[in-house]
Amino acid sequence: MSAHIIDGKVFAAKVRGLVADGVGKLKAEHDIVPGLAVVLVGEDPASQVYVRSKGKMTVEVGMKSVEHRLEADTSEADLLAVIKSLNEDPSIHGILVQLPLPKHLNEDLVINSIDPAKDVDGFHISNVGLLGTGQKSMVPCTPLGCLMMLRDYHGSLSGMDAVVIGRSNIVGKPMAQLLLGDSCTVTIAHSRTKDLPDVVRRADIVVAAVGRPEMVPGDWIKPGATVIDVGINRLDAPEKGEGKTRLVGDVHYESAAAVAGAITPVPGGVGPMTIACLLANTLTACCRANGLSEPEGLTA
Ligand SMILES: Nc1nc(=O)c2c([nH]1)NC[C@@H]1CN(c3ccc(C(=O)N[C@@H](CCC(=O)O)C(=O)O)cc3)C=[N+]21
Ligand SMILES: [Mg+2]
Repeated sequence: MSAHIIDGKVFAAKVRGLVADGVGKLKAEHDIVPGLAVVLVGEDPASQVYVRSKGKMTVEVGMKSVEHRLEADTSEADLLAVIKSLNEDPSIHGILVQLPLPKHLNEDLVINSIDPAKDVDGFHISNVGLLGTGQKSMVPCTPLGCLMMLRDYHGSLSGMDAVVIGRSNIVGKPMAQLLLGDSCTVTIAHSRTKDLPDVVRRADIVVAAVGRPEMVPGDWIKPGATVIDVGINRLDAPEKGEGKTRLVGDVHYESAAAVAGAITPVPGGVGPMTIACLLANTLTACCRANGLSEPEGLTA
């Protein structure tokens, strides 16, 4: 193993510290407390754990945290009514509807009912359009976290060849927009891409966001390239004991770390940055809502 390990846990703690400073300043100078509301429909156990840890970190940086837990069979009208009340609540600056939603709910419709100014996930069509045209927007948390780590490690990304594997609206597409915004030459690869190994071998920056455990082996990586592993896949790990699991990324870590210049681990890479960026976006949304200058270093 020769790669520099980009420690997302340490970086995320630093970002949360900056958010806490900004929240402290808002309170001291303007008596404003940013508020984040998380809406969870259904009882997916993984989502519950994740929502709990978000709530804890929200409070730790000094923000107000609100959770709405709705039954799995909640009607679309009832969910839209909850979102409407949060849109109209002046103490709430950020709204996150945990995805995926149960099948009977129209995800696009629900997301697009969030006030775009409070859309801290950056999934509303108006934020997607603003990002795509280089205008000020709310930027999706996972790609924003990846961008922060890349900028921190490289300084300028200008002229670098970046390959994003995965074309989701949540990660792949906004990641590509952000890299383009930082003047990378960007390729978006996906399940139908021809000669994927050769495409990846050209890249100075590889962002893997497909959701397939360890699908990118080290021999696809150009020596010295930077590898950002967005995947969080839970595999059975009987070697750790009955019923135990382990987390792996979309990249085969050991083989990739042997050739990469820098790499993010799983866990402890992109995941913690996603939550830190959610808090950063909530602070940004609160500043914008109050006509105040935005925090530095926490936006794209
Ligand atoms: N509207 C919406 N926005 C989201 O941002 C969103 C969502 N829905 N639905 C679920 C996914 C998942 N997600 C994670 C964020 C952080 C970790 C994280 O911090 N993971 C730790 C490991 C945690 C563990 O041990 O399980 C790590 O990678 O180190 C994981 C998963 C955000 N999501
Ligand atoms: Mg695909």
